[in-house]
Amino acid sequence: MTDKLTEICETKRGEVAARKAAVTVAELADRAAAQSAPRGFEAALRAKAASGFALIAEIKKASPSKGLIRADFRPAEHARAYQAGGAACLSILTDAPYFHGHEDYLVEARAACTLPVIRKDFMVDPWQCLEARAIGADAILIIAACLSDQQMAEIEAAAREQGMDALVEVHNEEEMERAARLKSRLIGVNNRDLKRFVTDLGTTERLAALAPEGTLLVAESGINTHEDILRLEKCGARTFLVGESLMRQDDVEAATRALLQG
Ligand SMILES: O=C(O)c1ccccc1NCC(=O)[C@H](O)[C@H](O)COP(=O)(O)O
Repeated sequence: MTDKLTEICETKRGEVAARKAAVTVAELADRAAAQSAPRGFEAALRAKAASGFALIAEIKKASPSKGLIRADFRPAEHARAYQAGGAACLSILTDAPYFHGHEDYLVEARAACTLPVIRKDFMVDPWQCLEARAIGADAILIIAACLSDQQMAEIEAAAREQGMDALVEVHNEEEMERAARLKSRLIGVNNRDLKRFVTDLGTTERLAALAPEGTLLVAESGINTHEDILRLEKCGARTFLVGESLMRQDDVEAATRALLQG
């Protein structure tokens, strides 16, 4: 039986092929050129992590594992609340079929704040980097479990060409080794097994020491409380990607502050 991640990536390949056929590279390049310069995503995280905790706060309406997370979904409002609560960067899910995301959510959220934003989607083609920059993204995600070494390197190169940072996401030792062969030293350990949807903070604890020198390690998924952050700090993580636990709160700004400060 096909696992969910494989299914998502196959769906994405079909979607991307259709979108590529509908727009020329020249048109997309014009749109990318009209965007404001990329806001330094990795630089913002490193600056915050140097003296405290750096948070990538995720704007997430729904997920394959949990279904609908937030009914009153207002990306611009959430972006402002995250910034006021102390987030360093935003993550915006743009995948529609599985996360109820949309490119417009990234555009709206980025316009509502001054934080750098990562387009959180499933990259299967370097062309998506130009597409991401054309809507204003400052960074993209490379999920090692979805891609060969060559595909990862090509997507990373395309992101760099657009002036964007790449967050390379791993979930096990073998993927960490593969990530180490790339140029990016922004590596996320996803605590969620994307094939079985089980989260375990022990994943970051297990893999943290295997990150190559100079890495800014991002602990991703399943982080609910300030205590979780303090637990992950013990293995060297000072940067965190958090979605669901914040998106479920009525007062997102206060919840963000409490997550970071206790
Ligand atoms: O969130 C899911 O159910 C999911 C399923 C399949 C692939 C990816 C998935 N999530 C993407 C993410 O990595 C998370 O949205 C992100 O790390 C935040 O996680 P959380 O704080 O647990 O919402």
